[in-house]
Amino acid sequence: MALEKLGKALNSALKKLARSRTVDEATIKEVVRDIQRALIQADVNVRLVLQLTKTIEKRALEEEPPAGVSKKEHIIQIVYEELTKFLGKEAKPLEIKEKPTVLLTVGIQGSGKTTSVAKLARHLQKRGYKVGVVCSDTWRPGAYYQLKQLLEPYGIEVAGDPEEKDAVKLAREGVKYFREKGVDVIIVDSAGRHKEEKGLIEEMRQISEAIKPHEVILVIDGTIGQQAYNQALAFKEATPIGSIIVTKLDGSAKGGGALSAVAATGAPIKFIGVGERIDDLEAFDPKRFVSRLLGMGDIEGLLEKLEELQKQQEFKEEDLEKFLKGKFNLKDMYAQLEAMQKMGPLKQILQMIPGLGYSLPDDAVKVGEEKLKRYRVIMDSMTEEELEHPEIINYSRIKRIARGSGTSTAEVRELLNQYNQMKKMFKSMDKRKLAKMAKKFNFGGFGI
Ligand SMILES: Nc1nc2c(ncn2[C@@H]2O[C@H](COP(=O)(O)OP(=O)(O)OP(=O)(O)O)[C@@H](O)[C@H]2O)c(=O)[nH]1
Repeated sequence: MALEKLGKALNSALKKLARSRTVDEATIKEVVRDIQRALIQADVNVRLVLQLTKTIEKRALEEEPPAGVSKKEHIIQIVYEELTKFLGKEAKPLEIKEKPTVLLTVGIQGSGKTTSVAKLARHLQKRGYKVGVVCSDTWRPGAYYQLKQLLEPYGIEVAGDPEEKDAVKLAREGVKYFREKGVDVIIVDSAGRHKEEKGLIEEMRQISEAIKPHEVILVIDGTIGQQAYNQALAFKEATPIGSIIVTKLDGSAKGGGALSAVAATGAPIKFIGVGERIDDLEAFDPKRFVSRLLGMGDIEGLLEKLEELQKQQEFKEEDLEKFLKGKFNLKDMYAQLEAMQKMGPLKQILQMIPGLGYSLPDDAVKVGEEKLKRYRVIMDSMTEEELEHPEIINYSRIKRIARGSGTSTAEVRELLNQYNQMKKMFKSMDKRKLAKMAKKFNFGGFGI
């Protein structure tokens, strides 16, 4: 999850508030101090932190909670609202209005630009658009091959020529090529390095002139923290930046600084990069982002992800039913693990369920690709009955399965342990919350 450390710190500040017996001025000041500390540790600019927390404190002290809302709930709401405002308030989605819509991506070397172009192409393809990608990076010929490697498995075509030295020509011809092909969106990747900065900006200007993009997208590295402010401003002055993608927010200790700094320039953040895989791009919505960050759950985000999954037919309704009930056999577990692997860690999904927050054990839900392959091999040596009723697998069956699959009894046991752990985890979940969620998905009839 993006900004996990900041999320945990903010979450624990709010938990402290939730646990306190009375809510007086001292309690509010302590919560505000905890929030300040959390934000400053995430490299958020100190001046911005002070402004934000002053507003939170003032509102928490002066405003009366509306009828039916407790003081504590009201303060949590204030924190949520102010943090949302802090990150841009409203989501500003990327709009594809004209066919073709031409997008130009810019950003300095290593920002994650090329990876983000591939992620964006895939994101749009998943939404039904036919996408073409143009590589006009003449400084790093590897960028062309990188894009091809990332996108060809999805049938997304990349235009370019690693031998060509004229970036403007590459961009112009690439766009012309895809226009003639009749794609919906053309994404042009530009160079991230140059002999000197002036040259880079000049090249950007010339490409922009030649292809007249509908939107210029700036890619900024989230690990640079609050320095992102100056970088975003410098680009904004040079080209009409329409939107920003902030990358590498997974695991970055400074991501909060980068996000808030970019938001402070007034340029809309439309996407965030949350991992190295092609699907690790999220449309940025300050409201959803903050509610997840605070561990308040986000049913909308969950719905969206599951919808996507259902579209890909990797997650069928009855699977979800079993998943929510915690009643599933080995085959179901395998399907879940496989699906989760494609859509991102299960933990990330479960975090979106209100009330579950951060309490999930990592290893109960994390399985690598290699391991999944081993599981497949082991399961191929099981009988239908064993797959459907794993509880019948005793020691002699374990020995037979290990022999049949060319694995060890320890590995077979590991698979069974994983299964039991997952089953236990689902069983221990709050059934009321799951039932509520099930209702939202219109699976109300299966009575968890
Ligand atoms: N963890 C993580 N890594 C990312 C993310 N986005 C990009 N990266 C990694 O960052 C590194 C640089 O990304 P590239 O896309 O190659 O960099 P670039 O900005 O295009 O570089 P130039 O083509 O030289 O301009 C790669 O190792 C990517 O895998 C992200 O959201 N999270």
